[in-house]
Amino acid sequence: MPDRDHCLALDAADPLREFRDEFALPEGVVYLVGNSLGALPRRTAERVRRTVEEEWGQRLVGGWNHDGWFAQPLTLGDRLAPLIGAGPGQVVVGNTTSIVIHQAVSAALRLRPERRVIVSDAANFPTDHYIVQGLAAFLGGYEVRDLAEGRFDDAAVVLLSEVDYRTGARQDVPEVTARAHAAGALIVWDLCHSVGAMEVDVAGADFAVGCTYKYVNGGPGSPAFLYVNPRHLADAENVLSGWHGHAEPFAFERDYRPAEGIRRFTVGSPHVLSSAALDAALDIWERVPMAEVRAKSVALTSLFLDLVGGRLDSVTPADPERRGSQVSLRHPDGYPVMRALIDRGVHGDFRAPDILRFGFAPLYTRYVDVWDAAATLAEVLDKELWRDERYAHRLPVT
Ligand SMILES: Cc1ncc(COP(=O)(O)O)c(C=O)c1O
Ligand SMILES: Nc1c(O)cccc1C(=O)C[C@H](N)C(=O)O
Repeated sequence: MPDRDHCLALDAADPLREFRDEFALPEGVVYLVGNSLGALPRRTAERVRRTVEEEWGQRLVGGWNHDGWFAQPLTLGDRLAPLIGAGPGQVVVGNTTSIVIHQAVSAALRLRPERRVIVSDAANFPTDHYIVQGLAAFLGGYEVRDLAEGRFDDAAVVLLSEVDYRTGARQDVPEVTARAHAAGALIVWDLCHSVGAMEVDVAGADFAVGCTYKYVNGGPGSPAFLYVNPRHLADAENVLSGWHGHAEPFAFERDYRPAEGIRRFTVGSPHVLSSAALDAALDIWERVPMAEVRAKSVALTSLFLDLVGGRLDSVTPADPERRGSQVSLRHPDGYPVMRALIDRGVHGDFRAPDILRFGFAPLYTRYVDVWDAAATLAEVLDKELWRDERYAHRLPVT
């Protein structure tokens, strides 16, 4: 079993070690929640200050032209595209993941008008499943079929996450995409838990969506992204036919006419301040070798599984190919166990009913952090420190 010094040596030899300095992490905290909210890049504060004080403060409404605010959904889309294996003009940034899921699934349904089935994973992050339930109820006559039934045959669209938020299990994207296509269905991939954690290749997908506040480090509430495969760009329709997606927004015409290309999938005014924070995070990604990110992610998750080995059941696949960048362990009193860990500086999170979740963001998580987290977990369990009554009280957001 590796000891702490061995982990320090791994950090010294880590090809990504310089990136940790890009982040302003609090002293004494082992932060393993980058799969929920990524850490703050040091450059973000200055970038947001510039947008607030110089762009907004000095140029006021002129910022829409002068500072490129109007074009942000497209410029940020092009900057983000390499992270998911997409090209320029294929990704638009804006809104929330829930909203872009609605747009992607609606567009797919309109491309398959003769079919009435949406396949969705009931175990997916709830918003994905809720959005298709709402859409089916609104449209009427649609069935939402659970992925567990395993049938794609008469499906119009399949909506799935590449990495499961609860277990960290990773789908075989090319295999599932091929199966959906062979059945005549379109596929929408949710990349929330894979973008920024591994090399992603959307080339086969019809649509893909994701958030930018987890591994991408865009900040709380940073805008989502929507990818549309170029083969659909001419025909896919944006059900949220807002004015920014109009062919000529400033002609203020009476009737909606969609823009050509990916701009059709914009809706309304971009979130300019949040977009500034995302822009800063993307500066970092320009220099990151993604193959190293995946290699380190596999090494970190494997190390953690080895170190906690056998103490608690893992619901995360043992095969590194089949997992994302998190490890999920089961404990019947998982909530107070996680509170006890956080109290001792090791931040993970808890997912009902019994999952302790640990996310490993390769840009700023060190091997020694993994060692310290495993040692603290062992202490909390061995000494039953979680039984302290302070940890029983549930916080509203966990
Ligand atoms: C798979 C997945 N989809 C969607 C979301 C969130 O959607 P939104 O950005 O709309 O809050 C999350 C996390 O919050 C998620 O893990
Ligand atoms: N998006 C979040 C939020 O608005 C509040 C609290 C947490 C989140 C998250 O991102 C949770 C995360 N998607 C998860 O996998 O559980």
